[in-house]
Amino acid sequence: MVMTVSSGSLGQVNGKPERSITLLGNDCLIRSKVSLASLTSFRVGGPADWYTAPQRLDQLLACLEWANAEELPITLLGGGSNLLVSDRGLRGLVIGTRYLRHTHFDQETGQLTVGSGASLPRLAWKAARMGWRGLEWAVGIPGTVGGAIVMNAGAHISCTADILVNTHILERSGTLQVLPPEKLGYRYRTSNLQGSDRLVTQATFQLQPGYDPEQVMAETTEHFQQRRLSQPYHLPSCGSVFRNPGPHKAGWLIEQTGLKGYKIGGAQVAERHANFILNCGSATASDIFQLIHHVQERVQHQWSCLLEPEVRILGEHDLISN
Ligand SMILES: Cc1cc2nc3c(=O)[nH]c(=O)nc-3n(C[C@H](O)[C@H](O)[C@H](O)COP(=O)(O)OP(=O)(O)OC[C@H]3O[C@@H](n4cnc5c(N)ncnc54)[C@H](O)[C@@H]3O)c2cc1C
Ligand SMILES: NC(=O)C1=CN([C@@H]2O[C@H](COP(=O)(O)OP(=O)(O)OC[C@H]3O[C@@H](n4cnc5c(N)ncnc54)[C@H](OP(=O)(O)O)[C@@H]3O)[C@@H](O)[C@H]2O)C=CC1
Ligand SMILES: C=C(O[C@H]1[C@H](O)[C@@H](CO)O[C@H](OP(=O)(O)OP(=O)(O)OC[C@H]2O[C@@H](n3ccc(=O)[nH]c3=O)[C@H](O)[C@@H]2O)[C@@H]1NC(C)=O)C(=O)O
Repeated sequence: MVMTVSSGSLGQVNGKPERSITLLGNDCLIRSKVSLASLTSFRVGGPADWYTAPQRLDQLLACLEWANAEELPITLLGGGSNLLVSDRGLRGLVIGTRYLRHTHFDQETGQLTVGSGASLPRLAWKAARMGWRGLEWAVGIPGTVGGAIVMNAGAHISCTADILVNTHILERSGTLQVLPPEKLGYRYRTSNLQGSDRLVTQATFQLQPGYDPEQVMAETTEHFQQRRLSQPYHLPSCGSVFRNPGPHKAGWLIEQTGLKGYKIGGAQVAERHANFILNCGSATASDIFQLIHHVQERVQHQWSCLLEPEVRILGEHDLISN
Protein backbone atom coordinates (compact mmCIF):
# COMPACT_ATOMS: atom_id res chain seq x y z
CA MET A 1 0.00 0.00 0.00
CA VAL A 2 1.53 3.34 -1.08
CA MET A 3 1.01 6.34 1.20
CA THR A 4 0.53 9.70 -0.45
CA VAL A 5 0.86 13.25 0.80
CA SER A 6 -0.28 16.32 -1.04
CA SER A 7 2.25 19.13 -0.73
CA GLY A 8 -0.27 21.79 -1.69
CA SER A 9 -0.22 24.44 -4.39
CA LEU A 10 2.91 24.96 -6.53
CA GLY A 11 1.51 27.85 -8.54
CA GLN A 12 -1.05 28.48 -11.28
CA VAL A 13 -1.42 26.87 -14.73
CA ASN A 14 -4.19 28.24 -16.95
CA GLY A 15 -5.73 29.81 -13.87
CA LYS A 16 -5.91 26.47 -12.06
CA PRO A 17 -3.73 25.63 -9.09
CA GLU A 18 -0.91 23.18 -9.73
CA ARG A 19 -0.57 20.47 -7.12
CA SER A 20 1.98 17.82 -6.34
CA ILE A 21 1.89 14.47 -4.62
CA THR A 22 4.86 12.70 -3.10
CA LEU A 23 4.73 8.93 -2.78
CA LEU A 24 6.22 8.37 0.64
CA GLY A 25 9.00 5.83 0.95
CA ASN A 26 9.86 6.24 -2.71
CA ASP A 27 10.65 9.94 -2.91
CA CYS A 28 8.67 10.11 -6.15
CA LEU A 29 7.03 13.38 -7.13
CA ILE A 30 3.83 13.41 -9.19
CA ARG A 31 2.86 16.90 -10.40
CA SER A 32 -0.44 18.13 -11.77
CA LYS A 33 -1.02 20.27 -14.90
CA VAL A 34 2.42 19.83 -16.45
CA SER A 35 2.77 21.27 -19.96
CA LEU A 36 3.73 18.60 -22.49
CA ALA A 37 4.78 21.06 -25.23
CA SER A 38 8.33 21.31 -23.92
CA LEU A 39 8.54 17.52 -23.59
CA THR A 40 7.78 16.78 -27.26
CA SER A 41 9.85 17.54 -30.37
CA PHE A 42 6.85 19.21 -32.11
CA ARG A 43 6.75 21.67 -29.18
CA VAL A 44 2.93 21.62 -29.07
CA GLY A 45 0.31 20.11 -26.78
CA GLY A 46 -1.56 20.97 -23.60
CA PRO A 47 -0.93 19.78 -20.04
CA ALA A 48 -0.92 16.33 -18.55
CA ASP A 49 -3.41 16.04 -15.70
CA TRP A 50 -0.58 14.35 -13.81
CA TYR A 51 3.08 13.89 -14.74
CA THR A 52 5.97 12.01 -13.20
CA ALA A 53 9.47 11.05 -14.36
CA PRO A 54 10.81 8.34 -12.07
CA GLN A 55 14.51 7.56 -11.89
CA ARG A 56 14.28 4.09 -10.36
CA LEU A 57 12.20 0.96 -10.73
CA ASP A 58 10.76 1.22 -7.18
CA GLN A 59 9.52 4.75 -7.96
CA LEU A 60 8.02 3.52 -11.22
CA LEU A 61 6.20 0.71 -9.41
CA ALA A 62 4.88 3.17 -6.82
CA CYS A 63 3.54 5.48 -9.59
CA LEU A 64 1.78 2.57 -11.27
CA GLU A 65 0.28 1.50 -7.95
CA TRP A 66 -0.97 5.06 -7.39
CA ALA A 67 -2.48 5.26 -10.89
CA ASN A 68 -4.18 1.89 -10.35
CA ALA A 69 -5.58 3.00 -7.00
CA GLU A 70 -6.88 6.24 -8.56
CA GLU A 71 -8.15 4.32 -11.62
CA LEU A 72 -6.32 6.69 -13.97
CA PRO A 73 -5.36 6.00 -17.58
CA ILE A 74 -1.58 6.13 -18.15
CA THR A 75 0.45 7.40 -21.11
CA LEU A 76 4.12 6.55 -21.59
CA LEU A 77 6.44 9.30 -22.78
CA GLY A 78 10.05 8.77 -23.89
CA GLY A 79 11.80 11.61 -25.71
CA GLY A 80 8.48 12.77 -27.20
CA SER A 81 10.00 12.78 -30.70
CA ASN A 82 7.17 10.86 -32.39
CA LEU A 83 4.13 12.30 -30.66
CA LEU A 84 1.36 14.77 -31.50
CA VAL A 85 -0.28 15.68 -28.19
CA SER A 86 -3.68 17.42 -28.25
CA ASP A 87 -3.89 21.12 -27.33
CA ARG A 88 -6.31 19.94 -24.62
CA GLY A 89 -3.56 17.83 -23.09
CA LEU A 90 -3.84 14.30 -21.74
CA ARG A 91 -6.05 12.85 -19.04
CA GLY A 92 -4.65 10.66 -16.29
CA LEU A 93 -0.96 10.08 -15.49
CA VAL A 94 1.83 10.64 -18.00
CA ILE A 95 4.95 8.66 -17.07
CA GLY A 96 8.15 10.10 -18.52
CA THR A 97 10.80 7.39 -18.85
CA ARG A 98 13.81 9.48 -19.81
CA TYR A 99 15.46 9.34 -16.38
CA LEU A 100 15.46 5.53 -16.34
CA ARG A 101 19.09 5.50 -17.45
CA HIS A 102 21.94 3.05 -17.04
CA THR A 103 24.41 1.77 -19.63
CA HIS A 104 26.64 -1.28 -19.72
CA PHE A 105 28.81 -2.28 -22.70
CA ASP A 106 29.87 -5.92 -22.12
CA GLN A 107 33.26 -6.37 -23.82
CA GLU A 108 33.07 -10.19 -23.69
CA THR A 109 29.65 -10.70 -25.27
CA GLY A 110 29.38 -7.50 -27.32
CA GLN A 111 26.04 -6.86 -25.69
CA LEU A 112 24.85 -3.40 -24.69
CA THR A 113 22.37 -3.29 -21.81
CA VAL A 114 20.64 0.04 -21.23
CA GLY A 115 17.81 1.65 -19.30
CA SER A 116 14.88 2.67 -21.49
CA GLY A 117 15.52 6.38 -20.91
CA ALA A 118 18.97 6.35 -22.53
CA SER A 119 19.30 8.56 -25.63
CA LEU A 120 19.53 6.44 -28.80
CA PRO A 121 21.72 8.89 -30.79
CA ARG A 122 24.05 9.35 -27.83
CA LEU A 123 24.51 5.55 -27.59
CA ALA A 124 25.15 5.39 -31.34
CA TRP A 125 27.94 7.95 -31.12
CA LYS A 126 29.41 6.27 -28.05
CA ALA A 127 29.43 2.83 -29.71
CA ALA A 128 31.10 4.33 -32.80
CA ARG A 129 33.79 6.02 -30.70
CA MET A 130 34.51 2.63 -29.07
CA GLY A 131 34.73 0.84 -32.44
CA TRP A 132 31.54 -1.18 -31.89
CA ARG A 133 29.40 -1.84 -34.96
CA GLY A 134 25.61 -2.19 -34.98
CA LEU A 135 24.27 1.29 -34.22
CA GLU A 136 25.71 3.32 -37.11
CA TRP A 137 22.18 3.85 -38.47
CA ALA A 138 20.79 5.31 -35.25
CA VAL A 139 22.53 8.71 -35.22
CA GLY A 140 20.14 11.53 -35.86
CA ILE A 141 17.12 9.59 -34.56
CA PRO A 142 16.15 11.59 -31.49
CA GLY A 143 14.54 10.01 -28.48
CA THR A 144 15.03 7.19 -26.04
CA VAL A 145 15.75 3.48 -26.29
CA GLY A 146 12.21 2.75 -25.00
CA GLY A 147 10.63 4.81 -27.79
CA ALA A 148 12.85 3.12 -30.38
CA ILE A 149 11.80 -0.33 -29.15
CA VAL A 150 8.10 0.55 -29.30
CA MET A 151 8.31 2.32 -32.69
CA ASN A 152 10.89 -0.10 -34.17
CA ALA A 153 12.85 3.00 -35.12
CA GLY A 154 15.16 2.63 -38.06
CA ALA A 155 17.07 4.21 -40.91
CA HIS A 156 19.40 3.22 -43.73
CA ILE A 157 17.73 -0.24 -44.06
CA SER A 158 18.41 -1.17 -40.41
CA CYS A 159 16.03 -1.07 -37.47
CA THR A 160 15.82 -1.63 -33.73
CA ALA A 161 14.35 -5.15 -34.02
CA ASP A 162 17.47 -6.28 -35.98
CA ILE A 163 19.78 -5.87 -32.98
CA LEU A 164 17.43 -6.44 -30.03
CA VAL A 165 18.27 -9.46 -27.84
CA ASN A 166 15.59 -8.89 -25.22
CA THR A 167 13.65 -6.21 -23.42
CA HIS A 168 12.21 -5.88 -19.92
CA ILE A 169 8.51 -5.06 -19.98
CA LEU A 170 6.59 -3.85 -16.93
CA GLU A 171 2.83 -4.45 -16.95
CA ARG A 172 0.42 -2.10 -15.18
CA SER A 173 -0.07 -4.85 -12.61
CA GLY A 174 3.62 -4.58 -11.68
CA THR A 175 4.58 -7.87 -13.37
CA LEU A 176 7.99 -7.71 -15.06
CA GLN A 177 8.69 -9.90 -18.11
CA VAL A 178 11.84 -10.39 -20.18
CA LEU A 179 10.80 -10.78 -23.81
CA PRO A 180 12.76 -11.57 -27.01
CA PRO A 181 11.93 -9.59 -30.20
CA GLU A 182 9.89 -12.54 -31.57
CA LYS A 183 7.26 -11.80 -28.90
CA LEU A 184 6.89 -8.12 -29.85
CA GLY A 185 5.16 -8.41 -33.23
CA TYR A 186 7.81 -6.39 -35.05
CA ARG A 187 7.14 -5.02 -38.52
CA TYR A 188 8.19 -1.84 -40.37
CA ARG A 189 7.99 1.00 -37.78
CA THR A 190 5.64 -0.86 -35.46
CA SER A 191 5.39 -3.41 -32.64
CA ASN A 192 2.62 -4.81 -30.49
CA LEU A 193 3.76 -2.46 -27.68
CA GLN A 194 2.28 0.55 -29.51
CA GLY A 195 -0.83 1.92 -27.85
CA SER A 196 -0.48 -0.46 -24.91
CA ASP A 197 0.13 0.20 -21.21
CA ARG A 198 3.24 -2.02 -21.24
CA LEU A 199 6.32 -0.10 -20.22
CA VAL A 200 9.83 -0.83 -21.49
CA THR A 201 12.29 -0.47 -18.61
CA GLN A 202 15.47 -1.94 -20.11
CA ALA A 203 16.88 -3.48 -23.28
CA THR A 204 19.86 -5.55 -24.41
CA PHE A 205 21.27 -5.14 -27.92
CA GLN A 206 23.78 -7.34 -29.75
CA LEU A 207 26.59 -5.23 -31.20
CA GLN A 208 29.97 -6.16 -32.69
CA PRO A 209 32.99 -4.80 -30.81
CA GLY A 210 36.60 -4.75 -31.96
CA TYR A 211 36.44 -2.67 -35.12
CA ASP A 212 38.59 0.34 -35.95
CA PRO A 213 36.89 3.28 -34.17
CA GLU A 214 37.94 5.66 -36.97
CA GLN A 215 36.21 3.49 -39.56
CA VAL A 216 32.97 3.14 -37.52
CA MET A 217 32.98 6.88 -36.75
CA ALA A 218 33.44 7.65 -40.46
CA GLU A 219 30.38 5.54 -41.43
CA THR A 220 28.32 6.92 -38.57
CA THR A 221 29.21 10.50 -39.51
CA GLU A 222 28.33 9.79 -43.16
CA HIS A 223 24.84 8.61 -42.14
CA PHE A 224 24.41 11.72 -40.04
CA GLN A 225 25.48 14.01 -42.90
CA GLN A 226 23.17 12.25 -45.38
CA ARG A 227 20.23 12.90 -43.06
CA ARG A 228 21.15 16.54 -42.60
CA LEU A 229 21.09 17.00 -46.38
CA SER A 230 17.73 15.33 -47.03
CA GLN A 231 15.79 16.10 -43.82
CA PRO A 232 14.95 19.43 -42.13
CA TYR A 233 16.40 19.58 -38.63
CA HIS A 234 16.18 23.34 -38.07
CA LEU A 235 12.54 23.48 -36.88
CA PRO A 236 10.46 21.29 -34.55
CA SER A 237 8.99 18.16 -36.16
CA CYS A 238 8.31 14.49 -35.46
CA GLY A 239 10.47 13.14 -38.29
CA SER A 240 8.47 11.30 -40.96
CA VAL A 241 4.77 11.94 -40.41
CA PHE A 242 3.59 8.95 -42.49
CA ARG A 243 4.89 5.43 -43.00
CA ASN A 244 6.03 4.72 -46.56
CA PRO A 245 3.11 2.91 -48.20
CA GLY A 246 5.00 1.27 -51.07
CA PRO A 247 5.63 1.08 -53.91
CA HIS A 248 6.02 4.86 -53.70
CA LYS A 249 7.58 6.77 -50.82
CA ALA A 250 5.31 9.07 -48.79
CA GLY A 251 7.61 12.07 -49.44
CA TRP A 252 7.47 11.50 -53.20
CA LEU A 253 3.65 11.13 -53.20
CA ILE A 254 3.19 14.31 -51.15
CA GLU A 255 5.61 16.29 -53.34
CA GLN A 256 3.95 15.04 -56.55
CA THR A 257 0.58 16.14 -55.12
CA GLY A 258 1.96 19.67 -55.04
CA LEU A 259 1.88 20.02 -51.27
CA LYS A 260 5.46 21.07 -50.50
CA GLY A 261 5.33 24.33 -48.55
CA TYR A 262 1.55 24.02 -47.94
CA LYS A 263 0.63 25.69 -44.64
CA ILE A 264 -2.19 25.54 -42.12
CA GLY A 265 -1.72 28.07 -39.34
CA GLY A 266 1.83 27.66 -38.08
CA ALA A 267 2.28 24.13 -39.50
CA GLN A 268 3.93 23.58 -42.88
CA VAL A 269 4.83 20.69 -45.18
CA ALA A 270 8.62 20.98 -45.32
CA GLU A 271 10.25 22.19 -48.53
CA ARG A 272 13.30 19.98 -47.93
CA HIS A 273 11.31 16.78 -47.30
CA ALA A 274 7.58 16.55 -47.96
CA ASN A 275 7.02 13.78 -45.37
CA PHE A 276 8.06 16.21 -42.61
CA ILE A 277 5.62 18.72 -41.10
CA LEU A 278 7.34 21.62 -39.37
CA ASN A 279 6.18 23.79 -36.51
CA CYS A 280 7.19 27.18 -37.92
CA GLY A 281 7.03 28.75 -34.48
CA SER A 282 3.38 29.33 -33.72
CA ALA A 283 1.75 26.00 -34.66
CA THR A 284 -0.87 24.42 -32.45
CA ALA A 285 -1.49 20.68 -32.30
CA SER A 286 -4.75 21.44 -34.10
CA ASP A 287 -2.88 23.09 -37.03
CA ILE A 288 -0.69 19.99 -37.37
CA PHE A 289 -3.67 17.63 -37.06
CA GLN A 290 -5.62 19.51 -39.78
CA LEU A 291 -2.54 19.48 -42.04
CA ILE A 292 -2.07 15.72 -41.57
CA HIS A 293 -5.69 15.20 -42.67
CA HIS A 294 -5.40 17.61 -45.57
CA VAL A 295 -2.31 15.75 -46.88
CA GLN A 296 -4.07 12.39 -46.46
CA GLU A 297 -7.15 13.61 -48.34
CA ARG A 298 -5.24 15.16 -51.23
CA VAL A 299 -2.92 12.14 -51.68
CA GLN A 300 -5.87 9.72 -51.43
CA HIS A 301 -7.76 11.75 -54.05
CA GLN A 302 -4.85 11.84 -56.50
CA TRP A 303 -3.25 8.41 -55.93
CA SER A 304 -6.00 6.29 -54.28
CA CYS A 305 -3.52 5.64 -51.49
CA LEU A 306 -4.28 6.26 -47.80
CA LEU A 307 -1.15 7.44 -46.00
CA GLU A 308 -0.96 5.92 -42.54
CA PRO A 309 0.50 8.17 -39.82
CA GLU A 310 3.72 6.97 -38.20
CA VAL A 311 3.41 9.75 -35.60
CA ARG A 312 1.44 8.68 -32.51
CA ILE A 313 -1.56 11.00 -32.16
CA LEU A 314 -2.53 11.33 -28.49
CA GLY A 315 -5.55 12.90 -26.79
CA GLU A 316 -8.66 14.44 -28.36
CA HIS A 317 -8.40 16.22 -31.72
CA ASP A 318 -11.27 17.72 -33.75
CA LEU A 319 -11.29 17.82 -37.52
CA ILE A 320 -12.32 21.31 -38.66
CA SER A 321 -14.16 21.04 -42.01
CA ASN A 322 -13.56 23.82 -44.54
C1 LIG B 1 14.08 15.19 -36.56
C2 LIG B 1 13.54 13.79 -36.39
C3 LIG B 1 14.08 12.75 -37.12
C4 LIG B 1 13.58 11.45 -36.97
N1 LIG B 1 14.12 10.43 -37.71
C5 LIG B 1 13.69 9.18 -37.53
C6 LIG B 1 14.24 8.09 -38.29
O1 LIG B 1 15.12 8.25 -39.10
N2 LIG B 1 13.76 6.85 -38.08
C7 LIG B 1 12.77 6.61 -37.18
O2 LIG B 1 12.37 5.44 -37.03
N3 LIG B 1 12.20 7.61 -36.46
C8 LIG B 1 12.64 8.88 -36.61
N4 LIG B 1 12.07 9.90 -35.90
C9 LIG B 1 10.95 9.61 -34.97
C10 LIG B 1 11.40 9.31 -33.53
O3 LIG B 1 12.66 9.89 -33.28
C11 LIG B 1 11.46 7.81 -33.24
O4 LIG B 1 10.22 7.21 -33.44
C12 LIG B 1 11.94 7.55 -31.81
O5 LIG B 1 12.35 6.21 -31.70
C13 LIG B 1 10.87 7.83 -30.75
O6 LIG B 1 11.47 7.72 -29.48
P1 LIG B 1 10.95 8.59 -28.24
O7 LIG B 1 11.69 8.16 -27.04
O8 LIG B 1 10.99 10.03 -28.56
O9 LIG B 1 9.45 8.06 -28.16
P2 LIG B 1 8.13 8.93 -27.89
O10 LIG B 1 7.89 9.82 -29.05
O11 LIG B 1 8.16 9.52 -26.54
O12 LIG B 1 7.03 7.75 -27.89
C14 LIG B 1 6.78 7.00 -29.03
C15 LIG B 1 5.85 5.82 -28.63
O13 LIG B 1 6.55 4.96 -27.75
C16 LIG B 1 5.88 4.88 -26.48
N5 LIG B 1 6.96 4.83 -25.48
C17 LIG B 1 8.01 5.68 -25.34
N6 LIG B 1 8.83 5.24 -24.37
C18 LIG B 1 8.28 4.09 -23.88
C19 LIG B 1 8.66 3.16 -22.88
N7 LIG B 1 9.77 3.30 -22.16
N8 LIG B 1 7.86 2.09 -22.67
C20 LIG B 1 6.72 1.90 -23.40
N9 LIG B 1 6.30 2.77 -24.34
C21 LIG B 1 7.08 3.83 -24.59
C22 LIG B 1 5.01 6.11 -26.41
O14 LIG B 1 3.89 5.87 -25.58
C23 LIG B 1 4.61 6.27 -27.87
O15 LIG B 1 3.56 5.38 -28.21
C24 LIG B 1 12.54 11.20 -36.03
C25 LIG B 1 12.02 12.26 -35.27
C26 LIG B 1 12.51 13.55 -35.44
C27 LIG B 1 11.97 14.66 -34.60
N1 LIG C 1 13.71 19.01 -35.56
C1 LIG C 1 13.35 18.49 -34.43
O1 LIG C 1 12.20 18.51 -34.04
C2 LIG C 1 14.37 17.82 -33.58
C3 LIG C 1 15.57 17.48 -34.10
N2 LIG C 1 16.48 16.84 -33.33
C4 LIG C 1 17.69 16.44 -33.99
O2 LIG C 1 17.74 15.05 -33.91
C5 LIG C 1 19.09 14.64 -33.72
C6 LIG C 1 19.22 13.86 -32.45
O3 LIG C 1 19.02 14.75 -31.37
P1 LIG C 1 19.47 14.48 -29.89
O4 LIG C 1 18.63 13.41 -29.34
O5 LIG C 1 19.49 15.77 -29.19
O6 LIG C 1 20.92 13.90 -30.05
P2 LIG C 1 22.27 14.49 -30.79
O7 LIG C 1 22.55 13.61 -31.94
O8 LIG C 1 22.21 15.95 -31.03
O9 LIG C 1 23.37 14.29 -29.71
C7 LIG C 1 23.36 13.27 -28.72
C8 LIG C 1 24.75 13.14 -28.14
O10 LIG C 1 25.54 12.41 -29.07
C9 LIG C 1 26.88 12.86 -29.01
N3 LIG C 1 27.30 13.39 -30.33
C10 LIG C 1 26.58 14.16 -31.17
N4 LIG C 1 27.29 14.43 -32.29
C11 LIG C 1 28.48 13.82 -32.16
C12 LIG C 1 29.63 13.72 -32.98
N5 LIG C 1 29.71 14.30 -34.19
N6 LIG C 1 30.67 13.01 -32.52
C13 LIG C 1 30.62 12.40 -31.33
N7 LIG C 1 29.55 12.45 -30.50
C14 LIG C 1 28.50 13.15 -30.91
C15 LIG C 1 26.92 13.94 -27.95
O11 LIG C 1 27.19 13.31 -26.72
P3 LIG C 1 28.28 13.89 -25.69
O12 LIG C 1 27.72 15.22 -25.29
O13 LIG C 1 28.29 12.86 -24.60
O14 LIG C 1 29.56 13.98 -26.45
C16 LIG C 1 25.50 14.43 -27.95
O15 LIG C 1 25.17 15.07 -26.75
C17 LIG C 1 19.93 15.90 -33.71
O16 LIG C 1 20.43 16.08 -34.99
C18 LIG C 1 18.94 16.98 -33.34
O17 LIG C 1 19.30 18.22 -33.89
C19 LIG C 1 16.24 16.52 -32.04
C20 LIG C 1 15.07 16.83 -31.46
C21 LIG C 1 14.02 17.51 -32.17
C1 LIG D 1 12.67 10.14 -40.58
C2 LIG D 1 12.23 8.90 -40.43
O1 LIG D 1 12.77 7.81 -41.10
C3 LIG D 1 13.24 7.95 -42.44
C4 LIG D 1 14.72 7.62 -42.46
O2 LIG D 1 15.46 8.54 -41.69
C5 LIG D 1 15.21 7.65 -43.91
C6 LIG D 1 16.68 7.29 -44.05
O3 LIG D 1 16.84 5.94 -43.83
O4 LIG D 1 14.41 6.73 -44.68
C7 LIG D 1 12.99 6.94 -44.67
O5 LIG D 1 12.67 8.20 -45.23
P1 LIG D 1 12.34 8.30 -46.79
O6 LIG D 1 11.78 7.01 -47.29
O7 LIG D 1 11.53 9.52 -47.00
O8 LIG D 1 13.79 8.45 -47.40
P2 LIG D 1 14.38 9.50 -48.40
O9 LIG D 1 15.63 8.84 -48.91
O10 LIG D 1 14.47 10.82 -47.79
O11 LIG D 1 13.30 9.59 -49.58
C8 LIG D 1 12.86 8.43 -50.30
C9 LIG D 1 12.52 8.81 -51.74
O12 LIG D 1 11.48 9.79 -51.75
C10 LIG D 1 11.88 10.90 -52.56
N1 LIG D 1 11.38 12.16 -51.98
C11 LIG D 1 11.58 12.43 -50.66
C12 LIG D 1 11.16 13.62 -50.12
C13 LIG D 1 10.53 14.55 -50.97
O13 LIG D 1 10.12 15.64 -50.56
N2 LIG D 1 10.32 14.23 -52.28
C14 LIG D 1 10.74 13.04 -52.80
O14 LIG D 1 10.55 12.78 -53.98
C15 LIG D 1 13.41 10.87 -52.54
O15 LIG D 1 13.93 11.50 -53.67
C16 LIG D 1 13.71 9.41 -52.50
O16 LIG D 1 13.72 8.86 -53.78
C17 LIG D 1 12.47 6.95 -43.27
N3 LIG D 1 11.07 7.28 -43.25
C18 LIG D 1 10.12 6.33 -43.32
C19 LIG D 1 8.71 6.82 -43.29
O17 LIG D 1 10.36 5.13 -43.37
C20 LIG D 1 11.15 8.55 -39.51
O18 LIG D 1 10.71 7.39 -39.51
O19 LIG D 1 10.69 9.45 -38.76
